[in-house]
Amino acid sequence: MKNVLTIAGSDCSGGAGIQADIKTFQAHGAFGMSVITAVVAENTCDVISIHDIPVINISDQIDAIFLDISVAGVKVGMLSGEEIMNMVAQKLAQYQPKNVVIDPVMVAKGGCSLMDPAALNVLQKKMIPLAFCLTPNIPEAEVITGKKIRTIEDMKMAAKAIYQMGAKNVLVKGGHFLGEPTDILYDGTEFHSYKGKRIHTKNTHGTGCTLSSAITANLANGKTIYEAVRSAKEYVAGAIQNALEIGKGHGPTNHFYKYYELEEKYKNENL
Ligand SMILES: Nc1ncnc2c1ncn2[C@@H]1O[C@H](COP(=O)(O)OP(=O)(O)O)[C@@H](O)[C@H]1O
Ligand SMILES: Cc1ncc(COP(=O)(O)O)c(N)n1
Repeated sequence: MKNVLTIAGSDCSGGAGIQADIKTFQAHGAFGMSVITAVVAENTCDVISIHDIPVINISDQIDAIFLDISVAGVKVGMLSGEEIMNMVAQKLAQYQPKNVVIDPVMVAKGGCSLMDPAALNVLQKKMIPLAFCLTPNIPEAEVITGKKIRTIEDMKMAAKAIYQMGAKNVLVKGGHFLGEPTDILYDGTEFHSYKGKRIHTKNTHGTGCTLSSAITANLANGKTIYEAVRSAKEYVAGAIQNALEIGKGHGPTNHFYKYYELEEKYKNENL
């Protein structure tokens, strides 16, 4: 079993953040660990308040893990400001873990900001170069590149521009477009397109967190980036399909018990 870590915010309502990440790791047969960067009081409708964990404690949490346990993959989610981002970047540069997947979380589904816009420069200069894979959605890719994205061609240009900032692979997610959700991966050489069928539901709280942690677990389990993204996209589609009607707003993705066994079974049936 591989040990995987999420460095992210806590979502008390259980749909996104650390909670979604740990459930996803578990479903992929990985041992999940967490470094909590912020405690977010949120639910399916709204963000009520954000309490940042003191930087020194985040730094201690990271040291506690890396000084003791081998880490096969790291997912990075919500980092609310410049100071936290600088420290996490410095720690990742120090420990150099493999399979760093960064989800540049900026805004919650209800519209509340989860990242101080003043941290954009640190994200671009210090975090992005550490990413084996960066997974922005369309609004995040627009902020990072400073360019509007209206078409698949624009998504490709954004992926290329972010690749040039230093991420080894860039997956621009297409969930925010109308129509079928197509995600575009750029690996520095080629574009790979991952097409999905749109599931018509408002219950999409945690889709980005779930996708990035599934990619991390898949990479840690030895899949290539192409296979990791393909499998993660299928996992998220299933988790949206199974979403529970919890709360009055965007309900949470729902996770699979022992997904790795299900995936193995489907693979064998298709042989
Ligand atoms: N309604 C949907 N039906 C199927 N797949 C979706 C849907 N919404 C999002 N996805 C997929 O979920 C993942 C996360 O998408 P996206 O909504 O773009 O990111 P975020 O959650 O970060 O805003 C992507 O793989 C996207 O294609
Ligand atoms: C603590 C925390 N982290 C991230 C998100 C974004 O979630 P989504 O996956 O829906 O974009 C969130 N709402 N809360």
